[in-house]
Amino acid sequence: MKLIVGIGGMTNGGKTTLANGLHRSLPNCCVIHQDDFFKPQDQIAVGEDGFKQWDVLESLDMEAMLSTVQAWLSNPQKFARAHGVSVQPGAPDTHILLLEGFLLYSCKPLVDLYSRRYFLTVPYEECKWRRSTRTYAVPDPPGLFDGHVWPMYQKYKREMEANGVDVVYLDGTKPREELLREALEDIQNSLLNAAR
Ligand SMILES: Nc1ncnc2c1ncn2[C@@H]1O[C@H](COP(=O)(O)OP(=O)(O)O)[C@@H](O)[C@H]1O
Ligand SMILES: NC(=O)c1ccc[n+]([C@@H]2O[C@H](COP(=O)(O)O)[C@@H](O)[C@H]2O)c1
Repeated sequence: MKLIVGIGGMTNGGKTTLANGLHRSLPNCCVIHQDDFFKPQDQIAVGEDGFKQWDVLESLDMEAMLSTVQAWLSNPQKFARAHGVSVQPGAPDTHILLLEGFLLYSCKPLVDLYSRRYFLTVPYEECKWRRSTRTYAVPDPPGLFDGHVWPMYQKYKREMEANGVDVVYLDGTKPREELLREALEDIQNSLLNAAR
């Protein structure tokens, strides 16, 4: 059985933290991080606002991400071994792929592949504060959050909702352990339902 689970939502909502917790807790579980598919800096367009447009789908090499997902789909055992995940003897036929990223549900070829789509959110102030404590491969210039990151988040979320994408919202201000417990229970239920 193969299950693809999306850990999406806003920047600094706690996606990586939750994905890493699930990765440690679930059998035969691999993770693909969307952040690993950002195009090189010199290929990122500069907007009329003067900011590099990091927070748009075109800044990510989604074809490469899709190929990685296809590689898992065609042979999850081989994919797991290649990514240092040992296949558990007790559950050799169950394979879980976690996709983690801020624009998971805006990519059309991917959107129907998920068995579960989580969407982590925190209030604007919390998001801005968490973001101010992070240093990305390319650090945020002053004003990027309000000038580009937040407006793009709102735009893509609006589009996702208008397209009727079915997501499970998670409150990213809850304690990490609670979020992990909640998601684990839900995924285990999905596995049971899929096995019926
Ligand atoms: N449930 C939580 N409660 C409080 N802080 C959290 C929680 N989850 C993550 N964080 C913190 O928020 C920041 C962003 O977390 P991260 O998992 O990297 O978010 P994302 O992958 O969504 O950008 C980190 O400093 C992390 O320690
Ligand atoms: N990883 C990188 O190369 C890079 C560079 C510049 C900005 N970012 C930021 O990464 C964010 C998405 O990642 P998180 O969801 O982990 O915050 C985007 O909001 C984007 O502005 C990433």
